[in-house]
Amino acid sequence: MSQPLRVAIAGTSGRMGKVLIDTVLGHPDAILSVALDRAGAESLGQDAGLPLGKQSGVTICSDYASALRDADVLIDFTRPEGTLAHLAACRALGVNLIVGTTGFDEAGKAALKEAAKDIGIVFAANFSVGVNLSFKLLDIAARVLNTGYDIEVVEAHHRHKVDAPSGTALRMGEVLAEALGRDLKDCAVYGREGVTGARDPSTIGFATVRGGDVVGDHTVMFMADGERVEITHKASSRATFAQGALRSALWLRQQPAGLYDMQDVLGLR
Ligand SMILES: NC(=O)C1=CN([C@@H]2O[C@H](COP(=O)(O)OP(=O)(O)OC[C@H]3O[C@@H](n4cnc5c(N)ncnc54)[C@H](OP(=O)(O)O)[C@@H]3O)[C@@H](O)[C@H]2O)C=CC1
Ligand SMILES: O=C(O)C1=N[C@H](C(=O)O)C[C@H](O)C1
Repeated sequence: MSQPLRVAIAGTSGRMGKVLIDTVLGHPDAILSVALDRAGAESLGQDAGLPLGKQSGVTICSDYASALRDADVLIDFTRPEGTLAHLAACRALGVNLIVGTTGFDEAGKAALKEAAKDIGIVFAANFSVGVNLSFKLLDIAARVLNTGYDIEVVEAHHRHKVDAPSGTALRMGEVLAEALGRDLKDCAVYGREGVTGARDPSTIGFATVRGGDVVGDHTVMFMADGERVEITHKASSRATFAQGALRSALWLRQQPAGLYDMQDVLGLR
């Protein structure tokens, strides 16, 4: 029987960080070995289970370059600048990495790809099984509805979200564009205002809604004369993302170095 996976979690005090701690503490094949927050965070020195009313035995610290020596894998749902700093330490120490953070620019994505020459990385804009199934459904829908259908991606998230459109909406756009033989960079329209002119049929539109405590809703609309197809996913708990991230971490243990996503983990390629 293999040893339990030693999991480090970054952004421990964040919305996802807390759910990730809970998920790891409840899994028989994983142990929480490191809990990270930023230098200066109020949580430093506390037990990582405190916000959950649990005793984890792991004290939150900020010295990731040293603490990560005690981990097999880091699960990181923070911000691009945080993830990229952690990435360098993971690469230096041979620690695998699960990246849930969204909002990377092209240079950030290239850095993840480069580091994956030495360590295993699963990078996914959305770790829920349902969204990853939706990517497959969108690929089929776009191939079947490839002419005469206007395609729009609509997403809604809680008031605290800092990036837009969501990483999931952008990934949906990439899946759609790829299925249609287009490049998303050339055909994306991010919001509309004023006298826009009639809709260009070759575009893929994005609309963003922010408010309240919405965990994450995504709808893709395929609209033609006479009918409309909609594919919708609604997350109602962050646990679905955390469970997918931990599942990825356990899966990654058996893989060689490389850059993977949740489609690989689920065998959906
Ligand atoms: N892939 C997926 O399935 C999902 C992805 N996400 C993504 O995960 C990320 C986090 O979301 P959420 O938990 O809601 O955000 P929060 O703001 O609640 O949490 C972010 C955490 O990261 C910390 N952090 C911020 N900047 C840095 C940094 N430079 N270095 C280290 N730590 C840092 C924050 O610390 P502090 O409070 O001190 O700023 C906080 O603890 C977002 O990019 C979001 O889009 C979210 C859900 C699912
Ligand atoms: O910030 C969030 O909350 C979420 N972010 C991810 C994204 O940008 O797609 C995934 C999920 O929808 C929740």
